[in-house]
Amino acid sequence: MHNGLVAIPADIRSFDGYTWHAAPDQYIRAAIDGAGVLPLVVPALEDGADVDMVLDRVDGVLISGSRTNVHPSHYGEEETESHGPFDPARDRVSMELIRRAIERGIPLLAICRGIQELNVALGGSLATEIQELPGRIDHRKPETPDRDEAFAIRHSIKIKEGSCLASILGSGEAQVNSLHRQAISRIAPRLATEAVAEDGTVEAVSVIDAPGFAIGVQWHPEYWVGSDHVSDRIFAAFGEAVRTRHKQPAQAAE
Ligand SMILES: N[C@@H](CCC(=O)NCCCC(=O)O)C(=O)O
Repeated sequence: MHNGLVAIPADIRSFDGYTWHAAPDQYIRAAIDGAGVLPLVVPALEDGADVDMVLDRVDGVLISGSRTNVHPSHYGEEETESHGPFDPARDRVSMELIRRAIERGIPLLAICRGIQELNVALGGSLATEIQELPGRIDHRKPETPDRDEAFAIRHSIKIKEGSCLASILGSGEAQVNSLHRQAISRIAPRLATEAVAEDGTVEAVSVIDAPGFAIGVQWHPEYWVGSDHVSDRIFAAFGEAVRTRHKQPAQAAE
């Protein structure tokens, strides 16, 4: 049986002539196989959702990656061609879930677009097309039809000593995959940098003084759950935090 229920905010996608509220299966599988929890996909509603009603009923929040980007108006910048594509409904529900989960101490794991939403939700900003910035490596998804190649482990990060992530993975070097064009620019006041890539790109953060597990990573640990130690440890730690909450639920929000 599953040891807790975890909300995953959906993306808006269109195919087969319909509009769908969708979450990629690799996050569903990683939640089940890596964290031992049951995921629950939350619809993406541009007018907003009652996120406290959701959070009263779950034990954790998992924010997935996506090819779309947070709209720059959320961090005070004008939209340009390089900022798209967008998913305003995902922006709205995901960032409201993030803020309230942190306030209520509900375990939060934010991946790729998720760490970017976490940073923006708490007052930070993003840089776009970072591969064009001086000194940056190319963090984009490799152009290949092969999913394993696209998600291949391909650059190192340095995990800060004494960080939350170091308590999960140990400090020092780790190897991760990379499929992103944007990254944290101005880090939110309540976030601590936990790991950086060799070019200085922020690769992991934690929420300062968070009452619960609250970590964001720029890479994709969900993809290699079951065959990669870093991926397995991250999802196991998230699952442990969710299990603990499931056993000792806090009072519902007033
Ligand atoms: N769109 C943002 C976030 C990147 C992200 O979440 N990538 C996952 C998509 C994987 C795929 O393309 O299949 C950015 O580009 O920085």
